[in-house]
This record gives sequence, C-alpha cells and structure tokens, in this order.
Amino acid sequence: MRISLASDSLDGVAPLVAEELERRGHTVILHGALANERADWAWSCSEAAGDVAEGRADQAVVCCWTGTGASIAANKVPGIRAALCVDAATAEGARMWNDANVLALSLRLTSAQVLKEILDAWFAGAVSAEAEDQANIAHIDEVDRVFRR
Ligand SMILES: O=C[C@H](O)[C@H](O)[C@H](O)COP(=O)(O)O
Repeated sequence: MRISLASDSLDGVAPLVAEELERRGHTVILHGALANERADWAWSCSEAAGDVAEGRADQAVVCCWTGTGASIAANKVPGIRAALCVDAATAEGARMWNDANVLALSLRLTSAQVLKEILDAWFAGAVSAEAEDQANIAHIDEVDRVFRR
C-alpha cells in the first residue's frame, strides 16, 4: 500500500512509524518533520490526508503530541475518516466499524510496542459488511457532501 505519513515532530515513536510501515512492505510518503517540510500539525497532517483524498496514497498515518490536532486536521479533508487510536482494539474497531482511512497517533501515549500492535491490527482489519455499519459509513459520506462548500 502507499501510505502517506505526517508528524509535527520527531519526538517519541515518530521515526519508528516510518520504519515499521516500510518493514511491513508499504511505500511511505513523508510529510512534516519527517520530510523537513512545514511540520505544524495543521499543515503536515492535512497534507497527508490530502494525499489520500486525491489518490496519491491509499491511507495515511498522522502524528502529533496528543494526536488530537493530527486527527482534526485530517478529518477536515473531504472523504477522510481519521481515527485517533491508542491501542490495537481501537485500531481494529476503526477499520471494522468506521472504515477509517487515516490512522492518527499520539506521540505522548504510543510506546514502540503499542505502535506495533496498533499497526498489526490496523492492517489486518477488514471493514464490516453489516448493513448497520455500512449505513453509518455511507451517512458520514453524505454529511461530508452536504457540508462541503
Ligand atoms: O494537537 C496538537 C499536538 O498535540 C501538538 O503536537 C502540540 O500542540 C505540540 O506542538 P508543539 O510541539 O509545536 O508545541
């Protein structure tokens, strides 16, 4: 998969995210502090999400200290469903129930071990085919269209 990766700093597991994605065989497109570009979360994380929205990447991973700015920035991009994941169970649910296409991470909370567990769960997860889950995902797309200007 092509994964766009943004971080607003090189703290914590930020450099390890790139390594772990490459180790899993993904092609990684770097933004922000990892690419010596403007790193602030509002810029770098919306750029990575924009790669997904415009087809340059299949999915994205966005990182900041809390993970909140990263997820907010990504979710402002039309078509993006970004999920802030603090553990493997959250990542599994985000793929299964939300069809999340952007993984947001907190550099404050995510240890190297938990990062690996989150990535394993994220990439193993299949989207639910249940009608209720599909209806929720479709409605979010509709909300996106209605409020887009
Ligand atoms: O949501 C925002 C993020 O947690 C940032 O990482 C936080 O604001 C820290 O940013 P800075 O290192 O630029 O002060």
